[in-house]
Amino acid sequence: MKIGVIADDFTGASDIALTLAEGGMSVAQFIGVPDRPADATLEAGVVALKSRTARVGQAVHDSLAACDWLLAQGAEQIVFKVCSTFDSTAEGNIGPVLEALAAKLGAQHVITCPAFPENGRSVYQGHLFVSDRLLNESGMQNHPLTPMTDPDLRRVLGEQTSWPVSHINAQTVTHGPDAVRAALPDGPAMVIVDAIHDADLLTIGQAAKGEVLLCGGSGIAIGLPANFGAQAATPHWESVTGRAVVISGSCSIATRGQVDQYRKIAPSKEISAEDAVSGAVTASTLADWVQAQPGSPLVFSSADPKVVQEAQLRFGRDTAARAIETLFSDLAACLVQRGFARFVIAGGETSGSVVSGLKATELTIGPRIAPGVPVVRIGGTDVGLALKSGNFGDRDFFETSLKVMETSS
Ligand SMILES: Nc1ncnc2c1ncn2[C@@H]1O[C@H](COP(=O)(O)OP(=O)(O)O)[C@@H](O)[C@H]1O
Ligand SMILES: O=C(O)[C@@H](O)C(=O)COP(=O)(O)O
Repeated sequence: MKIGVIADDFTGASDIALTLAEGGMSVAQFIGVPDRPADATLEAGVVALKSRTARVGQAVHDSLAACDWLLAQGAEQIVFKVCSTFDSTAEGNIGPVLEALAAKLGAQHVITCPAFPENGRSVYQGHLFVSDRLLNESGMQNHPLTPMTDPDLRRVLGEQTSWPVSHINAQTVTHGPDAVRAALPDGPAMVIVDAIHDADLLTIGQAAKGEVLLCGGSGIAIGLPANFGAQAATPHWESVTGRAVVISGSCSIATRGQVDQYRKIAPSKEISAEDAVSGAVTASTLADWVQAQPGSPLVFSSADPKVVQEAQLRFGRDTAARAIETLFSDLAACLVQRGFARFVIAGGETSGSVVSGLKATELTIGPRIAPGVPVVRIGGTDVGLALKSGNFGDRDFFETSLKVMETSS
């Protein structure tokens, strides 16, 4: 293995796995830290953790365990994959995990760049933009678990780490990889690097050749496969047919648009936080409803910020979130037992729960459905998944996913 990735959520893991696969590397996504060696022919391995919203100590522990495993598989470079909207809290988990990984790997500085231009995320003057809005005006300020209220990544990361946080600006990046390398500080530092276009990420990728530790969204990986001699490729896919369901626990603006759109063409059922917390709706009654519907139904808890806020005040943020996640995880487990073969899941935390509920241990990566979202297959099965980051995909995403899963390529 050449590149080892530790991803702080499951949608983020398949996002960067797609980037590496399209960069021509053979790659697999592992669910949690595997208890056995990886296939020796793999060039990149992505360990998907559910650490973004975990307690700091747990996130550090899990990330170090993932790092140990990746190193044991021969990984020469470790990437800590975080959200392209830098989702985190004042305590972490990006800063503490990076400090721990840097200590383990003996890294002096950590290039950190969440830019993902194809999905509208750019970093300029240390600030993160989502399309033409600063992060804190992009809708991410209302995220149910990790509201992002400060667009200055130097300040956001600075609050999470005792290391100095420095910055390499866009002008330096346009001067090429040597200029970026020359601008890296001598002493220990987390280094936020500006990137506006894919060309900037390619430059950063070249500058990062030989660095043991990097941090970013999937964009940070655009330039990495070439450092190991890989050439661009389209991942292979064998058709998955069979009954399908769409499960959405993401409350992002993009997902709510997709839910609105899909409800026009498929049966749908909305689950409230109260339904999940009170146990009024159980996984098996929900599975009965899904099974009785024609076509590929949608089950969703996606709601606007006001509804989410009311539920959080009433039940507690974590209680509401975990009750919904558990219900969806149990639902997926029921449906796979009843022969369902295609699952479209919206939301990173939601995907983490559902994929764990499906007892998947390894995912193979297929072609893209949308930028940042591949189709994936549970290793050794005919079950196909789309794990959609909350913010990604156009309004037809759910319908498109089902079609891509059915099509060999
Ligand atoms: N109606 C709701 N009320 C409260 N919390 C909700 C509701 N719907 C979903 N959630 C929770 O919000 C979180 C959404 O996070 P996630 O699945 O990662 O989506 P995204 O990818 O948009 O961040 C999940 O923990 C989910 O259980
Ligand atoms: O980098 C990204 O934006 C995604 O890969 C990602 O991590 C998204 O997380 P969720 O929005 O929680 O799905």
